[in-house]
Amino acid sequence: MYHVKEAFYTLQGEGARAGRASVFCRFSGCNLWSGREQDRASAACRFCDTDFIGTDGQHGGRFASADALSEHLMSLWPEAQERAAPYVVFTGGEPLLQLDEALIDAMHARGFEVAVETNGTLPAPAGIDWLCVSPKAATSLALTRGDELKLVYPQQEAPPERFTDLDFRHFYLQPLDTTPLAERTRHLDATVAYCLANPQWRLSLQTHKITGID
Ligand SMILES: C[S@@+](CC[C@H](N)C(=O)[O-])C[C@H]1O[C@@H](n2cnc3c(N)ncnc32)[C@H](O)[C@@H]1O
Ligand SMILES: Nc1nc2[nH]cc(C(=O)O)c2c(=O)[nH]1
Ligand code: SF4
Ligand SMILES: [Mg+2]
Repeated sequence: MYHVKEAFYTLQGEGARAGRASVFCRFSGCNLWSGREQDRASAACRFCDTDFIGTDGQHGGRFASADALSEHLMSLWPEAQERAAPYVVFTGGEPLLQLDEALIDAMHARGFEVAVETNGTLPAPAGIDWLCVSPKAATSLALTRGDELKLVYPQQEAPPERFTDLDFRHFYLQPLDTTPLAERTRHLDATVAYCLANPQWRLSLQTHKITGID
């Protein structure tokens, strides 16, 4: 049984593929936080910007098979888009708690390219076309290669220098989104400064938050 918080058609907001039309599938649950506010301060990952509890979001639910979930996700891709490769992004919560080869195969069979947004602490099934790893301080990486490494910055115990020798095609820093505004601005300024001083790294803005889309 797959547990999906929500699924929606939008533009990828982050990283190397920002701007690309995508079906997002947000799985329920994470191995680094319960998702409950009262547990945030003691969690391994404390800055999460996402509600991933339950299956009650838009187009969410429980799906008994890879076939059923892949059909559901395909229904969210617009029919008139034959020139563009259908693209699905599995995220969460932590997608690698649930994503398996059967679901990847089912998406491929329906013509989709398959992307994943993961914290990198769990092994990945075979067949992923685009792997984005976003390391979290105080965790160790099970995934040390992939397409993009997208580090939220700054994180006290996860400086970018720790990751530069890993086997990724793209290295992005994404400013830590938080309140109040003054702190958010400080994180943005620090991220810009780091990318200017270290050209191996590129800036990833969360463009969906700027445009106000999902
Ligand atoms: C909600 S996570 C879900 C996927 C997976 N659990 C992970 O952490 O990569 C999706 C992306 O949002 C990033 N993210 C989460 N909270 C953020 C925040 N407050 N500011 C900036 N990026 C954030 C994560 O690092 C990750 O790259
Ligand atoms: N538009 C949009 N792009 C995204 N890229 C990564 C996201 C995520 O929450 O994993 C995300 C998201 O929630 N919305
Ligand atoms: S690992 Fe990802 S989903 Fe889990 S709490 Fe952190 S940012 Fe949120
Ligand atoms: Mg998000």
